Amino acid sequence: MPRQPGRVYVLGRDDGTDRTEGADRGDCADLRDSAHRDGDRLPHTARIGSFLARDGSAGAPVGVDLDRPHAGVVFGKRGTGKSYTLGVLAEELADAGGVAPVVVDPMGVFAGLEAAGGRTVDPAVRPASIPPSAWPNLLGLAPASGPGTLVWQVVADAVDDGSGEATDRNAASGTTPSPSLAALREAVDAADAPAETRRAAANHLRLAASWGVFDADAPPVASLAADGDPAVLDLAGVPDAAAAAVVRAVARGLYDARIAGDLSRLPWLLVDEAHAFFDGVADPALRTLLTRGRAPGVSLVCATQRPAALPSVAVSQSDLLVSHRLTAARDVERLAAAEATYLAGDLASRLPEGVGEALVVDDATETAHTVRIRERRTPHEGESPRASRLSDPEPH
Ligand SMILES: Nc1ncnc2c1ncn2[C@@H]1O[C@H](COP(=O)(O)OP(=O)(O)OP(=O)(O)O)[C@@H](O)[C@H]1O
Repeated sequence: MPRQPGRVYVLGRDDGTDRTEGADRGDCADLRDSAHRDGDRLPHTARIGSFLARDGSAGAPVGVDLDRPHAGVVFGKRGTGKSYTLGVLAEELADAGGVAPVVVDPMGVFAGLEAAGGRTVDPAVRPASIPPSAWPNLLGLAPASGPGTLVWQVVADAVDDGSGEATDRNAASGTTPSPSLAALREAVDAADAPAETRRAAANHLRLAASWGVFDADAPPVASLAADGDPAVLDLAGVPDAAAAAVVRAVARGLYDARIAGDLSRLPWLLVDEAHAFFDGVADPALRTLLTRGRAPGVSLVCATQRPAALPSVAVSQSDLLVSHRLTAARDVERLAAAEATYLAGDLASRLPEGVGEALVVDDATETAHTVRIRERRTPHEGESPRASRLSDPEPH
């Protein structure tokens, strides 16, 4: 049965209805049919592009389910369209009801989402949103060292208001008061510890203050997702450790806010350059979203040009995999983790070549499709400069 133009083929939807209507036997003959709905009656569908026929022509529109939470990955070597694809998803989320996109933007390429009602946010998180046990690593101190132990203890004392009721959950979602870094430094200075230990701990806290991301009065994380307009966390130029702290605070804060009932929308955290966040303090929070995010309704989509640098759980827990072109063998191998038994054959051999083209593997409907991602409605700022597009210099 050919796909019907004007109808949207919805990936990621697994509610047991209408799953065979309109499936294209040519593109996925070895796969089970997928959901296929009328786009006009699908307010919770992200229209990300269209099927790519073997002759290169565009087929029926393709959507991604936004009704339920999902975990996804977007792969592709440099310049193949990963950030662009995340931007398309953010635009669709901006238009959909009941959801809220929050974009982690390490390269500063998502400011164009302001044209979709979005806002670019200078990242600010409360010190208390990082649990005491994570502070030594955040500051580059060994947890068992004198200064590491002192920082851990000082933060633990400062976030416990004496009632014994300060929980990590409240702290992460920003609903309990937080000490400032200056207050933590004062506590270090006043601690009963050798002068050298106090000095080292204070110096590391001073360095953290210079990152400019910690603010005891930062708004609760849930405010990023309160109105549903895209919130872009501009991390360009922010040191790696500080960016990781922000991602941890935001990922965990959204999760905790949903559990606490402080956030009515379903947040979607879109993380560009995600490999950078899986080896530092952000790692546990991202893993929490991958493994437990769907129950409270928090979605996570991780984009990376280095799939091999993501933990295997990122792929195994994802129900949506979008892969642009990959060439490095170790990155292609990561795709193998997505090759469930229903996917006969080699995914790598099905990766399309062109920029903006992708193989989309949909776990819910057990299908894989070649898709051309649609053009952005808002400006994309990730384009590499091209010498050929510069005006000719004056002849010497
Ligand atoms: N779906 C698309 N439609 C039209 N043009 C696209 C599409 N996807 C990507 N492009 C073009 O390709 C360029 C590179 O895309 P993008 O910045 O998303 O690459 P990337 O994979 O994120 O690269 P990097 O790893 O360097 O960040 C874009 O600036 C845009 O011009």
